[in-house]
Amino acid sequence: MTHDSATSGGTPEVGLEGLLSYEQALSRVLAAARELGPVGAEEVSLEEAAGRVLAEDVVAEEDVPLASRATMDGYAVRARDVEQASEKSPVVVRVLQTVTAGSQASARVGPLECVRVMTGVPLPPGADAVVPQEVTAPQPGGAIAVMRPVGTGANTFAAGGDIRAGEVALREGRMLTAGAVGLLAALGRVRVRVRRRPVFAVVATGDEVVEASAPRLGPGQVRNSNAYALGAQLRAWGASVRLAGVARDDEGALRDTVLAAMERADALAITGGMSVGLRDLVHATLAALGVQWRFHRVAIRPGRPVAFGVWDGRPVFGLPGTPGGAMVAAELFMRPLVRVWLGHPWHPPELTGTLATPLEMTPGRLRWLRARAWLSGGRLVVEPLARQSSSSVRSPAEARVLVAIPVEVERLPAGAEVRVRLLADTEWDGLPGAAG
Ligand SMILES: Nc1nc2c(c(=O)[nH]1)N[C@H]1C(S)=C(S)[C@@H](COP(=O)(O)OP(=O)(O)OC[C@H]3O[C@@H](n4cnc5c(N)ncnc54)[C@H](O)[C@@H]3O)O[C@H]1N2
Ligand code: MOO
Repeated sequence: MTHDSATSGGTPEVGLEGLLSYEQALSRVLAAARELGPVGAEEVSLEEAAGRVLAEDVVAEEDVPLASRATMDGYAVRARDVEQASEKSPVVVRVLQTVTAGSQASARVGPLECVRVMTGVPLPPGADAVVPQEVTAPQPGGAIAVMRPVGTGANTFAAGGDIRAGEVALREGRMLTAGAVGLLAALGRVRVRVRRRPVFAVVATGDEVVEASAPRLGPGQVRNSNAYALGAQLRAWGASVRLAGVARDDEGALRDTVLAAMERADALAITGGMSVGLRDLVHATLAALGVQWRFHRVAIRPGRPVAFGVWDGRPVFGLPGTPGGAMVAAELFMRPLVRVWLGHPWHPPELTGTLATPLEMTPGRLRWLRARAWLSGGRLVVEPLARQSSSSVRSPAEARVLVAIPVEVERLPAGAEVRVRLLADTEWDGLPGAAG
């Protein structure tokens, strides 16, 4: 497959000298994120806790379960009484009482006695195992015949067997998944301290950029798609977003828009005007406002003109105007910052996949190709989209994953193993050619 705007020929790219590598740039972002320290905390109710990062260690105040309990419907016995039980010579035990969910036995189980129990009820005193109903047979006079032995503790869940009182059940920095929310509820924690969502002001720039709601476009105009796409990425990573409009390409307008946007924001993401054109004013204008840029321009494709800096302790990202460049630069640099800022460790969500089609492209930058992805026989297969122009709004929409092609690689055969980056909202495509 040949890629538009990524076509080979082996010609070296212009202006690559002195560009920071992806790894160098990422380490500067991570260093700054650590300097920021975790963002403040707030208390939320459990219904709002999913997807948030825990800002406290949650200690269990009681054993879970509180008492040992049956995990099968059957008969609570003393395991040693039924050691010799078999179908040929069953052991007959006397049923003292029946206990259903929500109550507990009043009787103590003695030699050759049992209590009929339902799943979940507390194990009666004296009993140490449960014989499942299926391996028993009723006998006349309120007794049962046990036809198989059970080991001590069989078909029971010991008190504190899940979590002991005093134990840390969930640690600070844990992302609250559905399962973690369930655990908090089981511990009676209906309110919990989580990291506040840092507020990102999202500013678009460009004389040609108009509101997404514009009914029709004039010549040379584009709708502001980047702000919405960036907003969606940021929310998926756990940040909150204020869309702060479109600034004209002049220093005054840019300054006013940014200053207004930052009045109530913790961070800034600004797109467009990052390159070398006559109207690419963002870098210089923000520097004049006091932004301390930590880098500008990285050897990645797309996204080369990306910049990152800090302004009075607040992170600032300058993202390319091209939709593909903005999406990739945000994924590569803004996502890790958001996660670390939230107090969550950053482990790049990357794995190895297999290329479905051969690739040919210009070397010189680390390429992050927007690609389709599906599972075949449990293996991840990726197919870079034909349209790789960073100007395309369609390729970010069709991409399930990003495929990283190393700086020096010019061609790869079908079947080659490649590094694949999962997005926060990655879902798989259907198998090509399969119905549905
Ligand atoms: N001579 C050079 N030209 C360019 C270089 C270079 O190194 N030398 N770099 C190229 C690369 S790589 C990129 S990426 C682009 C990015 O440039 P900018 O960040 O300055 O972006 P703009 O010029 O403002 O816009 C580019 C493109 O994207 C459209 N756009 C802008 N904002 C939005 C928005 N909010 N929503 C949707 N689309 C947007 C804009 O209309 C342009 O078509 O520069 C290359 N040039
Ligand atoms: O770096 Mo730019 O490749 O067009 O996004």
